[in-house]
Amino acid sequence: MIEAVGLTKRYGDKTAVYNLSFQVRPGAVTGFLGPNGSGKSTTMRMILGLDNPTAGHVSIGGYPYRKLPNAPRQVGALLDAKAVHGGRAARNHLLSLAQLSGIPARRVDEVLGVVGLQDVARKRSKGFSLGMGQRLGIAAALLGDPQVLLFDEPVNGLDPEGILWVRNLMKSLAAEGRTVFVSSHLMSEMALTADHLIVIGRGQLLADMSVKDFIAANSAGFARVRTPDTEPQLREKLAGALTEAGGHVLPEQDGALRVTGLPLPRISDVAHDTDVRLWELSPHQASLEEAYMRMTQGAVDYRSTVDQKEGLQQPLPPGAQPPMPVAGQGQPGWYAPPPPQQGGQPFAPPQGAPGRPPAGAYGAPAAPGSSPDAGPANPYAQQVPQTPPSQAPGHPAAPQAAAAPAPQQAPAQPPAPAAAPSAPAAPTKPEDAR
Ligand SMILES: Nc1ncnc2c1ncn2[C@@H]1O[C@H](COP(=O)(O)OP(=O)(O)OP(=O)(O)O)[C@@H](O)[C@H]1O
Repeated sequence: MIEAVGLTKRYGDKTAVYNLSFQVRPGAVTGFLGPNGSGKSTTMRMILGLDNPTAGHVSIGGYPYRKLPNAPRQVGALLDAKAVHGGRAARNHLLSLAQLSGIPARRVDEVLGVVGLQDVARKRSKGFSLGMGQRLGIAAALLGDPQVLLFDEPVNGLDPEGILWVRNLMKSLAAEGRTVFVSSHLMSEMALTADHLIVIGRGQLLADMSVKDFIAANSAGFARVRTPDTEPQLREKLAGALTEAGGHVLPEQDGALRVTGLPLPRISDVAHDTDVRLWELSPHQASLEEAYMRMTQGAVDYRSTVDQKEGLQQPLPPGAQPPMPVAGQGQPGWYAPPPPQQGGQPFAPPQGAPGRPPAGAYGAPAAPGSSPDAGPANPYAQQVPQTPPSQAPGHPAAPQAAAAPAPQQAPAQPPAPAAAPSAPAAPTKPEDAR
Protein backbone atom coordinates (compact mmCIF):
# COMPACT_ATOMS: atom_id res chain seq x y z
CA MET A 1 0.00 0.00 0.00
CA ILE A 2 1.11 3.54 -0.72
CA GLU A 3 0.26 6.08 1.95
CA ALA A 4 0.74 9.84 1.69
CA VAL A 5 0.16 12.07 4.69
CA GLY A 6 0.10 15.84 4.41
CA LEU A 7 2.39 15.70 1.39
CA THR A 8 3.53 19.17 0.29
CA LYS A 9 6.12 20.19 -2.29
CA ARG A 10 7.26 23.67 -3.11
CA TYR A 11 9.67 24.75 -5.79
CA GLY A 12 10.56 28.27 -4.73
CA ASP A 13 7.34 30.25 -4.88
CA LYS A 14 5.54 27.49 -6.73
CA THR A 15 3.50 25.06 -4.62
CA ALA A 16 3.26 21.94 -6.76
CA VAL A 17 1.59 19.72 -4.15
CA TYR A 18 -0.24 20.87 -1.06
CA ASN A 19 -1.18 18.84 2.02
CA LEU A 20 -2.06 15.72 0.06
CA SER A 21 -3.21 12.68 2.04
CA PHE A 22 -4.38 9.44 0.44
CA GLN A 23 -3.88 5.70 0.38
CA VAL A 24 -3.44 3.50 -2.68
CA ARG A 25 -4.52 0.00 -1.80
CA PRO A 26 -3.54 -3.37 -3.23
CA GLY A 27 -5.84 -5.42 -5.42
CA ALA A 28 -7.22 -2.49 -7.39
CA VAL A 29 -6.21 -0.14 -10.17
CA THR A 30 -6.20 3.37 -8.72
CA GLY A 31 -6.36 6.14 -11.30
CA PHE A 32 -4.52 9.36 -10.53
CA LEU A 33 -6.21 12.25 -12.31
CA GLY A 34 -5.73 15.97 -12.49
CA PRO A 35 -5.33 18.74 -15.05
CA ASN A 36 -1.94 19.60 -16.53
CA GLY A 37 0.43 20.91 -13.88
CA SER A 38 -1.74 19.74 -10.98
CA GLY A 39 1.12 17.85 -9.32
CA LYS A 40 0.68 14.23 -10.39
CA SER A 41 4.26 13.66 -11.53
CA THR A 42 5.63 15.55 -8.53
CA THR A 43 3.59 13.29 -6.24
CA MET A 44 4.84 10.19 -8.01
CA ARG A 45 8.43 11.40 -7.78
CA MET A 46 8.01 11.93 -4.04
CA ILE A 47 6.54 8.43 -3.66
CA LEU A 48 9.64 7.08 -5.40
CA GLY A 49 12.07 9.12 -3.31
CA LEU A 50 13.19 11.16 -6.34
CA ASP A 51 12.02 14.40 -4.73
CA ASN A 52 11.92 15.31 -1.07
CA PRO A 53 8.64 16.61 0.31
CA THR A 54 8.73 20.11 1.77
CA ALA A 55 6.30 18.82 4.40
CA GLY A 56 4.47 15.58 5.13
CA HIS A 57 5.61 12.11 4.17
CA VAL A 58 4.83 9.19 1.93
CA SER A 59 5.52 5.51 2.44
CA ILE A 60 5.24 2.23 0.56
CA GLY A 61 4.39 -0.74 2.72
CA GLY A 62 5.19 1.40 5.75
CA TYR A 63 8.67 2.52 4.57
CA PRO A 64 9.82 5.63 2.75
CA TYR A 65 11.05 4.43 -0.67
CA ARG A 66 14.69 5.06 0.14
CA LYS A 67 14.46 2.85 3.22
CA LEU A 68 12.70 -0.03 1.48
CA PRO A 69 14.81 -3.16 1.51
CA ASN A 70 15.56 -4.14 -2.11
CA ALA A 71 13.27 -1.44 -3.47
CA PRO A 72 13.50 -2.39 -7.18
CA ARG A 73 12.04 -5.78 -6.34
CA GLN A 74 9.16 -4.23 -4.45
CA VAL A 75 8.31 -1.18 -6.51
CA GLY A 76 8.31 -0.72 -10.27
CA ALA A 77 7.64 2.56 -12.02
CA LEU A 78 7.26 4.13 -15.42
CA LEU A 79 7.71 7.87 -15.07
CA ASP A 80 9.27 9.00 -18.31
CA ALA A 81 9.52 6.51 -21.14
CA LYS A 82 12.13 8.68 -22.87
CA ALA A 83 14.54 8.40 -19.95
CA VAL A 84 16.59 5.62 -21.54
CA HIS A 85 20.02 5.51 -23.10
CA GLY A 86 19.02 5.64 -26.78
CA GLY A 87 22.24 4.03 -27.94
CA ARG A 88 21.54 0.86 -26.02
CA ALA A 89 19.55 -2.04 -27.38
CA ALA A 90 16.25 -2.60 -25.55
CA ARG A 91 17.46 -5.88 -24.10
CA ASN A 92 20.75 -4.38 -22.94
CA HIS A 93 18.92 -1.50 -21.31
CA LEU A 94 16.80 -3.93 -19.32
CA LEU A 95 19.80 -6.16 -18.65
CA SER A 96 21.72 -3.31 -17.08
CA LEU A 97 18.75 -2.44 -14.86
CA ALA A 98 18.40 -6.11 -13.89
CA GLN A 99 22.07 -6.45 -13.01
CA LEU A 100 21.93 -3.37 -10.79
CA SER A 101 19.11 -4.99 -8.80
CA GLY A 102 20.30 -8.59 -8.79
CA ILE A 103 17.51 -9.71 -11.10
CA PRO A 104 18.33 -12.77 -13.25
CA ALA A 105 18.78 -12.22 -17.00
CA ARG A 106 15.99 -14.65 -17.88
CA ARG A 107 13.53 -12.20 -16.36
CA VAL A 108 14.60 -9.65 -19.00
CA ASP A 109 13.46 -11.98 -21.75
CA GLU A 110 10.25 -12.68 -19.86
CA VAL A 111 9.28 -9.02 -19.62
CA LEU A 112 10.29 -8.34 -23.23
CA GLY A 113 7.76 -11.01 -24.13
CA VAL A 114 5.13 -9.55 -21.83
CA VAL A 115 5.35 -6.14 -23.51
CA GLY A 116 5.63 -7.58 -27.01
CA LEU A 117 9.12 -6.24 -27.79
CA GLN A 118 10.85 -9.62 -28.21
CA ASP A 119 11.35 -9.10 -31.94
CA VAL A 120 13.09 -5.75 -31.52
CA ALA A 121 14.97 -6.64 -28.33
CA ARG A 122 18.35 -6.14 -30.00
CA LYS A 123 17.46 -2.85 -31.67
CA ARG A 124 18.62 0.47 -30.25
CA SER A 125 15.85 2.25 -28.42
CA LYS A 126 16.58 5.59 -30.08
CA GLY A 127 14.86 4.20 -33.17
CA PHE A 128 11.77 3.25 -31.20
CA SER A 129 8.40 4.87 -31.76
CA LEU A 130 6.65 6.58 -28.86
CA GLY A 131 4.54 3.48 -28.27
CA MET A 132 7.54 1.14 -28.36
CA GLY A 133 9.28 3.40 -25.85
CA GLN A 134 6.26 3.15 -23.58
CA ARG A 135 6.36 -0.63 -23.83
CA LEU A 136 10.06 -0.62 -22.94
CA GLY A 137 9.33 1.61 -19.93
CA ILE A 138 6.57 -0.76 -18.83
CA ALA A 139 8.97 -3.70 -19.20
CA ALA A 140 11.45 -1.92 -16.92
CA ALA A 141 8.71 -1.36 -14.34
CA LEU A 142 7.79 -5.05 -14.39
CA LEU A 143 11.38 -6.28 -14.21
CA GLY A 144 11.55 -6.89 -10.46
CA ASP A 145 8.09 -8.50 -10.42
CA PRO A 146 7.10 -5.85 -7.87
CA GLN A 147 4.02 -5.72 -5.68
CA VAL A 148 3.66 -1.97 -6.14
CA LEU A 149 3.53 -0.37 -9.58
CA LEU A 150 3.35 3.28 -10.59
CA PHE A 151 2.69 4.33 -14.15
CA ASP A 152 2.71 7.97 -15.24
CA GLU A 153 0.67 8.20 -18.46
CA PRO A 154 1.40 4.64 -19.60
CA VAL A 155 -0.85 4.80 -22.67
CA ASN A 156 0.74 7.97 -24.00
CA GLY A 157 1.51 7.32 -27.67
CA LEU A 158 0.05 3.84 -27.80
CA ASP A 159 -2.24 2.78 -30.61
CA PRO A 160 -5.73 1.43 -29.78
CA GLU A 161 -4.44 -2.13 -29.61
CA GLY A 162 -1.64 -0.99 -27.26
CA ILE A 163 -4.13 0.91 -25.09
CA LEU A 164 -6.25 -2.22 -24.78
CA TRP A 165 -3.16 -4.20 -23.88
CA VAL A 166 -2.18 -1.72 -21.13
CA ARG A 167 -5.74 -1.79 -19.80
CA ASN A 168 -5.70 -5.57 -19.54
CA LEU A 169 -2.19 -5.55 -18.07
CA MET A 170 -3.15 -3.08 -15.32
CA LYS A 171 -6.26 -5.07 -14.47
CA SER A 172 -4.39 -8.36 -14.34
CA LEU A 173 -1.65 -6.88 -12.15
CA ALA A 174 -4.31 -5.63 -9.73
CA ALA A 175 -6.14 -8.96 -9.88
CA GLU A 176 -2.92 -10.59 -8.71
CA GLY A 177 -3.18 -8.46 -5.58
CA ARG A 178 -0.69 -5.79 -6.57
CA THR A 179 -0.98 -2.09 -5.90
CA VAL A 180 -1.39 -0.30 -9.24
CA PHE A 181 -1.29 3.51 -9.33
CA VAL A 182 -1.71 5.00 -12.78
CA SER A 183 -2.04 8.55 -14.02
CA SER A 184 -3.81 9.38 -17.24
CA HIS A 185 -5.61 12.17 -19.05
CA LEU A 186 -7.71 9.72 -21.05
CA MET A 187 -10.95 9.68 -19.13
CA SER A 188 -12.69 7.10 -21.28
CA GLU A 189 -9.74 4.80 -20.70
CA MET A 190 -9.68 5.45 -16.98
CA ALA A 191 -13.38 4.67 -16.78
CA LEU A 192 -12.60 1.24 -18.23
CA THR A 193 -9.38 0.57 -16.33
CA ALA A 194 -9.57 2.06 -12.85
CA ASP A 195 -11.55 0.80 -9.88
CA HIS A 196 -10.73 3.76 -7.73
CA LEU A 197 -9.77 7.39 -8.37
CA ILE A 198 -7.64 9.96 -6.69
CA VAL A 199 -8.24 13.34 -8.28
CA ILE A 200 -6.10 16.39 -7.58
CA GLY A 201 -6.27 19.99 -8.74
CA ARG A 202 -3.53 22.56 -8.15
CA GLY A 203 -1.78 20.06 -5.93
CA GLN A 204 -4.74 19.49 -3.63
CA LEU A 205 -6.97 16.48 -3.15
CA LEU A 206 -10.34 16.87 -4.86
CA ALA A 207 -11.67 13.32 -4.66
CA ASP A 208 -10.72 9.89 -3.34
CA MET A 209 -13.45 7.42 -4.24
CA SER A 210 -14.55 4.66 -6.59
CA VAL A 211 -15.11 5.53 -10.25
CA LYS A 212 -18.81 4.80 -9.80
CA ASP A 213 -19.12 7.07 -6.77
CA PHE A 214 -17.11 9.79 -8.51
CA ILE A 215 -19.49 9.87 -11.46
CA ALA A 216 -22.52 9.74 -9.17
CA ALA A 217 -21.16 12.53 -6.96
CA ASN A 218 -20.20 14.82 -9.82
CA SER A 219 -23.02 14.41 -12.24
CA ALA A 220 -26.71 13.90 -12.21
CA GLY A 221 -28.74 11.48 -14.24
CA PHE A 222 -31.28 13.04 -16.54
CA ALA A 223 -33.99 12.05 -18.94
CA ARG A 224 -34.12 13.01 -22.60
CA VAL A 225 -37.60 13.62 -23.86
CA ARG A 226 -38.55 14.24 -27.47
CA THR A 227 -41.93 15.22 -28.76
CA PRO A 228 -42.87 15.09 -32.47
CA ASP A 229 -40.59 17.47 -34.41
CA THR A 230 -43.54 18.46 -36.58
CA GLU A 231 -45.50 19.93 -33.66
CA PRO A 232 -43.29 22.37 -31.70
CA GLN A 233 -46.24 23.53 -29.62
CA LEU A 234 -46.39 20.07 -28.00
CA ARG A 235 -42.84 20.51 -26.79
CA GLU A 236 -43.68 23.82 -25.14
CA LYS A 237 -46.81 22.34 -23.62
CA LEU A 238 -44.90 19.40 -22.16
CA ALA A 239 -42.04 21.59 -20.88
CA GLY A 240 -44.58 23.69 -18.99
CA ALA A 241 -46.34 20.66 -17.53
CA LEU A 242 -43.08 19.02 -16.46
CA THR A 243 -41.92 22.22 -14.76
CA GLU A 244 -45.25 22.45 -13.00
CA ALA A 245 -44.82 18.85 -11.83
CA GLY A 246 -41.53 19.81 -10.18
CA GLY A 247 -39.11 18.91 -12.95
CA HIS A 248 -36.27 21.05 -14.28
CA VAL A 249 -36.29 21.33 -18.02
CA LEU A 250 -33.61 22.48 -20.44
CA PRO A 251 -33.70 22.44 -24.23
CA GLU A 252 -31.19 20.18 -25.96
CA GLN A 253 -29.58 21.30 -29.20
CA ASP A 254 -31.47 18.77 -31.30
CA GLY A 255 -34.84 19.95 -30.04
CA ALA A 256 -35.25 17.37 -27.29
CA LEU A 257 -35.77 18.30 -23.65
CA ARG A 258 -33.33 17.44 -20.86
CA VAL A 259 -35.30 16.79 -17.68
CA THR A 260 -34.02 16.32 -14.15
CA GLY A 261 -35.90 15.98 -10.90
CA LEU A 262 -38.59 13.62 -12.18
CA PRO A 263 -38.42 9.84 -12.60
CA LEU A 264 -39.09 8.46 -16.06
CA PRO A 265 -42.53 6.97 -15.22
CA ARG A 266 -43.65 10.33 -13.85
CA ILE A 267 -42.51 12.08 -17.05
CA SER A 268 -44.48 9.53 -19.03
CA ASP A 269 -47.58 10.11 -16.87
CA VAL A 270 -47.29 13.88 -17.23
CA ALA A 271 -47.00 13.52 -21.00
CA HIS A 272 -50.05 11.26 -21.07
CA ASP A 273 -52.10 13.60 -18.85
CA THR A 274 -51.19 16.56 -21.07
CA ASP A 275 -52.02 14.62 -24.20
CA VAL A 276 -48.52 14.93 -25.65
CA ARG A 277 -47.10 12.07 -27.72
CA LEU A 278 -43.46 11.16 -27.11
CA TRP A 279 -40.91 10.16 -29.69
CA GLU A 280 -38.25 9.53 -27.10
CA LEU A 281 -38.00 9.06 -23.33
CA SER A 282 -34.60 7.75 -22.28
CA PRO A 283 -32.46 7.72 -19.13
CA HIS A 284 -28.92 9.15 -19.28
CA GLN A 285 -25.94 9.13 -16.95
CA ALA A 286 -22.99 11.47 -17.33
CA SER A 287 -19.66 9.96 -18.35
CA LEU A 288 -16.49 9.99 -16.25
CA GLU A 289 -15.20 12.70 -18.57
CA GLU A 290 -18.17 14.96 -17.89
CA ALA A 291 -17.93 14.31 -14.15
CA TYR A 292 -14.20 15.00 -14.24
CA MET A 293 -14.63 18.23 -16.20
CA ARG A 294 -17.17 19.42 -13.74
CA MET A 295 -15.00 18.53 -10.75
CA THR A 296 -11.77 20.04 -12.03
CA GLN A 297 -12.80 23.13 -13.99
CA GLY A 298 -11.64 25.54 -11.32
CA ALA A 299 -8.29 23.82 -11.06
CA VAL A 300 -7.32 24.10 -14.72
CA ASP A 301 -4.23 26.25 -15.20
CA TYR A 302 -3.87 26.13 -18.96
CA ARG A 303 -6.92 26.82 -21.06
CA SER A 304 -7.44 27.54 -24.72
CA THR A 305 -8.80 30.95 -25.61
CA VAL A 306 -11.29 29.03 -27.74
CA ASP A 307 -12.89 26.95 -25.03
CA GLN A 308 -15.16 24.18 -26.30
CA LYS A 309 -16.99 24.20 -22.99
CA GLU A 310 -18.26 27.71 -23.54
CA GLY A 311 -21.89 27.82 -22.57
CA LEU A 312 -21.56 25.23 -19.83
CA GLN A 313 -19.92 27.55 -17.40
CA GLN A 314 -20.89 30.79 -15.83
CA PRO A 315 -19.07 33.75 -17.35
CA LEU A 316 -16.32 35.07 -15.12
CA PRO A 317 -15.16 38.68 -14.88
CA PRO A 318 -12.09 39.36 -17.06
CA GLY A 319 -8.94 37.98 -15.47
CA ALA A 320 -10.82 36.14 -12.72
CA GLN A 321 -9.88 32.55 -11.90
CA PRO A 322 -12.72 30.06 -11.54
CA PRO A 323 -13.14 28.99 -7.92
CA MET A 324 -11.45 25.79 -6.80
CA PRO A 325 -13.73 22.80 -6.84
CA VAL A 326 -14.45 21.06 -3.58
CA ALA A 327 -14.20 17.38 -2.84
CA GLY A 328 -17.51 15.67 -3.47
CA GLN A 329 -19.17 18.92 -4.49
CA GLY A 330 -17.62 19.66 -7.82
CA GLN A 331 -17.13 22.91 -9.54
CA PRO A 332 -19.10 25.95 -8.51
CA GLY A 333 -20.51 27.80 -11.45
CA TRP A 334 -21.25 24.90 -13.77
CA TYR A 335 -24.73 24.54 -15.04
CA ALA A 336 -24.62 20.78 -14.49
CA PRO A 337 -26.09 20.19 -11.06
CA PRO A 338 -24.66 18.70 -7.92
CA PRO A 339 -26.46 15.48 -7.12
CA PRO A 340 -29.90 16.00 -5.59
CA GLN A 341 -28.93 14.17 -2.40
CA GLN A 342 -26.46 16.98 -1.78
CA GLY A 343 -29.16 19.56 -2.09
CA GLY A 344 -28.01 20.60 -5.53
CA GLN A 345 -30.15 22.66 -7.81
CA PRO A 346 -30.54 20.72 -11.01
CA PHE A 347 -29.60 22.83 -13.98
CA ALA A 348 -29.55 26.07 -12.11
CA PRO A 349 -29.76 29.12 -14.35
CA PRO A 350 -26.80 31.43 -14.87
CA GLN A 351 -25.61 33.60 -12.04
CA GLY A 352 -27.91 36.51 -11.40
CA ALA A 353 -30.98 34.55 -12.31
CA PRO A 354 -33.37 33.74 -9.48
CA GLY A 355 -32.43 30.75 -7.42
CA ARG A 356 -28.77 30.60 -8.38
CA PRO A 357 -26.43 30.37 -5.41
CA PRO A 358 -23.55 32.84 -5.57
CA ALA A 359 -20.29 31.71 -7.14
CA GLY A 360 -18.26 29.94 -4.52
CA ALA A 361 -21.31 29.06 -2.46
CA TYR A 362 -20.74 25.34 -3.03
CA GLY A 363 -17.43 25.74 -1.26
CA ALA A 364 -13.96 27.00 -1.88
CA PRO A 365 -10.66 26.58 -0.13
CA ALA A 366 -10.71 27.42 3.54
CA ALA A 367 -9.16 30.60 4.74
CA PRO A 368 -5.46 30.46 5.49
CA GLY A 369 -4.64 29.44 9.00
CA SER A 370 -8.03 27.85 9.57
CA SER A 371 -6.24 24.96 11.21
CA PRO A 372 -2.93 26.06 12.68
CA ASP A 373 -1.86 22.47 13.33
CA ALA A 374 -2.48 21.25 9.84
CA GLY A 375 0.74 22.29 8.19
CA PRO A 376 1.71 25.16 5.97
CA ALA A 377 -0.83 27.80 5.01
CA ASN A 378 -2.84 26.95 1.93
CA PRO A 379 -1.29 28.87 -0.97
CA TYR A 380 -4.55 28.77 -2.91
CA ALA A 381 -6.83 29.83 -0.12
CA GLN A 382 -7.21 33.47 -1.07
CA GLN A 383 -7.85 33.08 -4.74
CA VAL A 384 -11.61 33.30 -4.46
CA PRO A 385 -13.89 35.22 -2.16
CA GLN A 386 -16.21 32.67 -0.72
CA THR A 387 -19.08 31.74 1.48
CA PRO A 388 -17.97 29.05 3.91
CA PRO A 389 -19.51 25.76 2.81
CA SER A 390 -21.26 25.35 6.12
CA GLN A 391 -23.14 28.59 5.44
CA ALA A 392 -23.92 27.92 1.84
CA PRO A 393 -27.66 27.59 1.32
CA GLY A 394 -28.69 24.07 0.55
CA HIS A 395 -25.21 22.65 0.73
CA PRO A 396 -23.78 20.55 3.49
CA ALA A 397 -20.48 21.63 4.94
CA ALA A 398 -17.56 20.49 2.86
CA PRO A 399 -15.96 17.46 4.41
CA GLN A 400 -12.51 18.77 3.65
CA ALA A 401 -11.12 22.01 4.93
CA ALA A 402 -8.25 22.67 2.60
CA ALA A 403 -5.78 23.11 5.43
CA ALA A 404 -6.87 19.94 7.21
CA PRO A 405 -5.87 16.38 6.39
CA ALA A 406 -7.82 15.14 3.40
CA PRO A 407 -10.82 12.93 4.04
CA GLN A 408 -10.98 9.30 3.22
CA GLN A 409 -14.08 9.13 1.12
CA ALA A 410 -13.19 5.78 -0.22
CA PRO A 411 -15.49 2.87 0.29
CA ALA A 412 -13.82 -0.37 1.19
CA GLN A 413 -11.53 -1.73 -1.46
CA PRO A 414 -10.64 -5.35 -2.05
CA PRO A 415 -8.47 -6.60 0.80
CA ALA A 416 -4.78 -7.16 0.36
CA PRO A 417 -3.91 -10.69 -0.59
CA ALA A 418 -2.75 -12.90 2.25
CA ALA A 419 0.61 -13.47 0.63
CA ALA A 420 2.53 -12.08 -2.28
CA PRO A 421 2.88 -14.32 -5.29
CA SER A 422 6.01 -16.31 -4.51
CA ALA A 423 7.46 -17.08 -7.91
CA PRO A 424 8.90 -14.19 -9.90
CA ALA A 425 6.80 -15.22 -12.85
CA ALA A 426 5.72 -12.82 -15.54
CA PRO A 427 2.59 -11.01 -14.38
CA THR A 428 0.85 -11.88 -17.59
CA LYS A 429 1.54 -14.53 -20.11
CA PRO A 430 3.72 -13.42 -23.03
CA GLU A 431 1.00 -14.27 -25.51
CA ASP A 432 -1.22 -11.68 -23.84
CA ALA A 433 1.13 -8.98 -24.94
CA ARG A 434 0.13 -8.86 -28.50
N1 LIG B 1 11.59 20.78 -10.74
C1 LIG B 1 10.65 21.71 -10.77
N2 LIG B 1 10.94 23.01 -10.56
C2 LIG B 1 10.00 23.96 -10.56
N3 LIG B 1 8.67 23.71 -10.77
C3 LIG B 1 8.30 22.44 -10.96
C4 LIG B 1 9.26 21.38 -10.98
N4 LIG B 1 8.59 20.21 -11.19
C5 LIG B 1 7.29 20.55 -11.32
N5 LIG B 1 7.13 21.88 -11.18
C6 LIG B 1 5.85 22.61 -11.24
O1 LIG B 1 4.96 21.98 -10.36
C7 LIG B 1 3.66 21.93 -10.92
C8 LIG B 1 3.18 20.49 -10.97
O2 LIG B 1 3.89 19.83 -12.00
P1 LIG B 1 3.69 18.28 -12.31
O3 LIG B 1 4.62 17.94 -13.42
O4 LIG B 1 3.80 17.51 -11.07
O5 LIG B 1 2.17 18.25 -12.83
P2 LIG B 1 1.39 17.10 -13.58
O6 LIG B 1 0.07 17.00 -12.92
O7 LIG B 1 2.22 15.87 -13.65
O8 LIG B 1 1.21 17.73 -15.02
P3 LIG B 1 0.99 17.01 -16.46
O9 LIG B 1 -0.37 16.39 -16.42
O10 LIG B 1 1.04 18.16 -17.41
O11 LIG B 1 2.09 16.02 -16.66
C9 LIG B 1 3.75 22.59 -12.29
O12 LIG B 1 3.36 23.94 -12.16
C10 LIG B 1 5.21 22.51 -12.62
O13 LIG B 1 5.61 23.58 -13.44
